[in-house]
Amino acid sequence: MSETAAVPAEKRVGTPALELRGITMRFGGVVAINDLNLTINEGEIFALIGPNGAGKTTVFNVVTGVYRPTEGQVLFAGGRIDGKKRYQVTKRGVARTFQNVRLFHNMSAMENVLVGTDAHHRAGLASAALGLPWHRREEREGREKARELMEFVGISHRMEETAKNLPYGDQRRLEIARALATDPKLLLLDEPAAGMNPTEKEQLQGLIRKIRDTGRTVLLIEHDMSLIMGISDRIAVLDFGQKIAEGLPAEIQSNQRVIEAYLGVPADAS
Ligand SMILES: Nc1ncnc2c1ncn2[C@@H]1O[C@H](COP(=O)(O)OP(=O)(O)OP(=O)(O)O)[C@@H](O)[C@H]1O
Repeated sequence: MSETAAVPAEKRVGTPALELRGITMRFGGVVAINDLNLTINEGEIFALIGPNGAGKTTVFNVVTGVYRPTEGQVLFAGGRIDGKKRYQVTKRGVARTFQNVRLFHNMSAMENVLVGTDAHHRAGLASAALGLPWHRREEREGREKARELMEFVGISHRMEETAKNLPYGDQRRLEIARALATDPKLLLLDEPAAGMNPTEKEQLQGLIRKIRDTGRTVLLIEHDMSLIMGISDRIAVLDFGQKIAEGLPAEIQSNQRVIEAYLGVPADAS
């Protein structure tokens, strides 16, 4: 977003899509997230980075209803979603992928995406069993949508293949297609580039931009710095559950605290 890139982060205005207010998440004695405040604006590609164990995945788990935060609020599209059940968060318009690919391995690629489209269908099991007209229509529409999504992520040639037989990069794309099938306003991607080769990473960057260009907001966790720096509108850095920096990619790259905590170069190294 070249227009916004020229404006300092703190001066930029936008409509918040997701807000974390004073989020703390404790597991017994472990403080995984400590009083975290974060605002992600509509249409942003926002990256959450930080060393292993910094609390990034826990943020995703709090946002998607896996965990109820110990303290704080999560606001999405103006309403609170903290403490809501996972399916309720999905219905509100939040979808995610996982650090380790989680597909139905013995189902076809198409069937995996259909599971996602099912999240919004009104026809229940009974109408499915009876073959009622709206069920048949929804099934047809679901398959059409799944086909479009697989084309969108670039795996339309794999539709009928069993998920476990897909090359790894395509499995990750399939996961993204399945998440998009719920028609999310906000998509959370947990280390989408993990295990990808350089060509796949480049294609992934294009795909993430394309997803944003369809009007969605993207929040991603990633360790691949060139991908992060190349694609993010803004970045927040976590360390031991606390936000230690937030800003534009260039600001993050030159932030001494981030360099010390994460990028691995001592602050006084010349
Ligand atoms: N369910 C849980 N029970 C106990 N401790 C947990 C749980 N989930 C996360 N933690 C702890 O919370 C801290 C943050 O973990 P988290 O997985 O969120 O970090 P992360 O930044 O995603 O790390 P990575 O980059 O390695 O995936 C760690 O100390 C982890 O051990």
